[in-house]
Amino acid sequence: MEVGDDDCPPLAVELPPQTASPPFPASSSASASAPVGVTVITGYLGAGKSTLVNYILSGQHGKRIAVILNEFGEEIGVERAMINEGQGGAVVEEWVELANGCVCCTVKHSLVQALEQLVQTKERMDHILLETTGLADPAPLVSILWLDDQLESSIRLDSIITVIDAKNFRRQIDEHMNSSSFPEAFHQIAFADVVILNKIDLVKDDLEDLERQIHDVNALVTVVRSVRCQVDLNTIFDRQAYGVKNSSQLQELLEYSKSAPPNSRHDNSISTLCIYEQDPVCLAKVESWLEDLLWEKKSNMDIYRCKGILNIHDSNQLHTLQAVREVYEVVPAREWSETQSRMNKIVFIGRDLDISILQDSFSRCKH
Ligand SMILES: Nc1nc2c(ncn2[C@@H]2O[C@H](COP(=O)(O)OP(=O)(O)OP(=O)(O)O)[C@@H](O)[C@H]2O)c(=O)[nH]1
Repeated sequence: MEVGDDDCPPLAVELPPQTASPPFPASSSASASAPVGVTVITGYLGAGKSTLVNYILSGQHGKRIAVILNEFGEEIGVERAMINEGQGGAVVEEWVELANGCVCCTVKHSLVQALEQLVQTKERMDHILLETTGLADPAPLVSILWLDDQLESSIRLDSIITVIDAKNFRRQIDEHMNSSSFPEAFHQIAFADVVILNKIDLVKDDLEDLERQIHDVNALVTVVRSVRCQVDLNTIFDRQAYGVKNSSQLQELLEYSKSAPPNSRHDNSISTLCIYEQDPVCLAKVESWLEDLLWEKKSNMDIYRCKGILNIHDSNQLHTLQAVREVYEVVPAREWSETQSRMNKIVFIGRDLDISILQDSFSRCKH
C-alpha cells in the first residue's frame, strides 16, 4: 500500500466489547460533564511511540485509559502485540484500532466516529491516548480534536507529544531537506507541546545541538530527554496545552499547513508492505536474514522500519521483531494465546521495497 491515498470513507473501526466495572474509582477529572483529555502521541517511524504508550500504561497514575492505535492496514495485530496491556497494573479500558491508512488522511472520519463512541462510555475512562502512525501529519488531527464543534464539549485536546529518535533525527531532517515532499518530521515537531528526545543512550554528547535544532523548528516546545521514554508522567498528563494562551500560534500553524497541497502530505515514495509465513522459523536464520537485509544491504531496498510477530521453532512464546534502520531486536514477548493464529507476520516501511525478494528470502528462514 502506498501511503498518501486520497480521502475515502472509513473502512474499519473496531470497538472491543465493554468490560465489566472499572477497576479504579472514577477520578474527579472524569465527572460526567468534564471533557475527557486526549493526548496525541506522534513521532517519526520507530522513534518510540509504542514504548511511551507502554510506559504510560504501566505507570502508577490511577487513570483509566482508552487507547486508539492508528496503523496501516498491513500492521493490524502487529502494533497491538507491541503494547503490553495490563503490565504492572496498567488498565486499558478500550482499544480502538484504526486501520487502513493514516489517521491524518484516509481514516480521519473513522477517528471522529471512534471518539464519538468512546465519549459515550466516558464515565468509564479518564484519558484517551491516540498513537498515530510514524508518518502522520498532526495538522488534520488538531483540526478534528481542537476545532470540531460536536466533539468539543465531550473531549479536549490535552497535548501533542512528539517522540524523537535522537540517533536518527538528523538523518530524517536531512532527507526531508533535500526532498520536495511534505516533511512529516518537521511538522510533528512544529505542532508538539512536548518533545521527548528519546534513545539518548544511543548518542554521544551532541544532545544540546539536537535540542537547538528542535527549538529552531518550534521555539516554544518543552524538550525532555529520555531513555525508553521514561519521563515524569506530569510532563504528559493534564497539560491543557490548547487554552486561549496558545491558540493564535496554533491558528497560524494550521493556516500554514493548509497551504500544502493534500497529496504532498506524505512522501509518496515511502511504501508499506507485509510478508507472511505459515510455518515456524528458525531464530538463527531470521537473525542472519536481518543482518543481510539491514546491515549488508544486499538489495537496493531502503528499509526505514520493520516490525513483526514471529513464530519461532521450538518456542511457546510469541516473539516480536523490531528494527529501526539497521538496529534490530528479536525478543520473546509472551505465550501465544490459544485463539491466536501462529502465523509469522512482518511489516516493512521504506523506499523501493520489493515484496518478492522479502517474501522469498524470509521463507528460507523456515525451520
Ligand atoms: N536503545 C533504545 N531503544 C529504544 C528506546 N526507546 C525505544 N527503543 C526501541 O526502539 C524500537 C522502536 O520502538 P517503538 O516504541 O516500537 O517505536 P514506534 O515509534 O512506536 O514505531 P512505529 O509505530 O513503527 O513508528 C523498539 O525496538 C524499542 O525497544 C531507547 O530509548 N533506547
